[in-house]
Amino acid sequence: MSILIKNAKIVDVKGTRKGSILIEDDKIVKIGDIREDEGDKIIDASDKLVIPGLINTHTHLSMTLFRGIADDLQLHKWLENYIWPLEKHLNEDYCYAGALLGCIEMIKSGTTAFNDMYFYMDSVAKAIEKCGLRAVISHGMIDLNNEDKMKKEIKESKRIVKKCHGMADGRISVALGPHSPYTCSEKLLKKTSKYANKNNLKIHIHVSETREEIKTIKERYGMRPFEYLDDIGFLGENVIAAHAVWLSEEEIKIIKNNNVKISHNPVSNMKLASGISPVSKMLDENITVSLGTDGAASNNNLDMLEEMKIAALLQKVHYLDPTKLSAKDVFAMATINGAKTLGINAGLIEVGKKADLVLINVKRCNLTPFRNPISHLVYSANGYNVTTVIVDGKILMEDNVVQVINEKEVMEIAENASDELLSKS
Ligand SMILES: C[C@H]1O[C@@H](n2cnc3c(N)ncnc32)[C@H](O)[C@@H]1O
Ligand SMILES: [Zn+2]
Repeated sequence: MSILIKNAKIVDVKGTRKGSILIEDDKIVKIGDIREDEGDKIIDASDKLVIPGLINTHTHLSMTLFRGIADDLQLHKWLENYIWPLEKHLNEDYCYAGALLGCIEMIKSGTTAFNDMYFYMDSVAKAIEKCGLRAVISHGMIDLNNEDKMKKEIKESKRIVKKCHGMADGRISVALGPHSPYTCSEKLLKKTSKYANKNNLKIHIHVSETREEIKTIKERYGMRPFEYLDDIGFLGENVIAAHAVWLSEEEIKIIKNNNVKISHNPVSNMKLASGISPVSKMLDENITVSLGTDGAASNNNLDMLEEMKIAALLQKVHYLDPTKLSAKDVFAMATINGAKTLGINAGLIEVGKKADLVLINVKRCNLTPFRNPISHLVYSANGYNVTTVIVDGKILMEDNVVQVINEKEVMEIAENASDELLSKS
């Protein structure tokens, strides 16, 4: 079935143009003047922007179950005293429920692809398959320098690779997810890197989020985190490092020379008072920096439109320079840079790209008067402006109605799962 989106104002990081878009199967096949009879299904995009779906490059999707249960805490206290004790009680049903809820929240706020690191990832994959989104998923490995734990974590990662890589018509790919340099042994990191490179898989890891982490790694290895990861041969263009807040000049060079992809998580970094990543500086060095929300317990939503705005504002105030991180820069982070980071053929509206598209209703008071599309997207829009979402050429939401799953049912399942989980703590 082909879909014709007509009367569109097409906006991507390359610019704005009017026209129609023809989708066949999973791809954009034509853009411009297109006869109505070429489309089996017609979507009238008058008064709508059509943008590339937003790409969230750092999430822990099932943590929607933990939304709001441990606010106003520093990262390590938050993890050690609240989150990790709760995560001991997780199971595949809870992770499935939390992932379904997260998928709906992402569809409704214009995200079409994401990069998830968590647990029971085959259950998370089942939720993604059902909701129609695109994702790179990884089992979060934490071995705390324990040999038995290391073996178990690697075994689980390989199980998820075998079971889920390429699932859902190729919308799901699997990466390796060593949690961080402070929770993973050097042996686990080296084994992970070897396995990922041999199987052409990406690696997703938290690096240099807090000053405490820097101190821990310096004490343990006599180097800063990115220096240490470089020293053990872990870094490469397949590595996606989330946070990257506390960096030395030398480490920015290391990131650049190894073509490491950075996922910037401004809201999480601010909420946990971790710090401010030198994003403008990394972009000036042509490092690929994309955007992520982190989990819904350290944000606490998954709205990438909001994340874009806050990313732009944070750099401006950090450098006391309003020209830093323009609307266009941050729109690129959330679209084309995200696509590069996850290795997906999306992020731009061009013939041959995946049909991962979002319609934004500009006939709303918060986008009136309608002047500059990219400025409106970054500084004014929020999830409520999103009306229709298409991923892989399939309509997941049309005119604010989610097509793939019953939203009310999912909210109930997730609410109950969260109640049950919290009652076990
Ligand atoms: C996959 C693992 O990562 C943890 N996790 C969630 N948010 C963060 C963060 N900001 N920094 C480090 N770890 C985090 C999850 O709680 C889980 O234990
Ligand atoms: Zn995280």
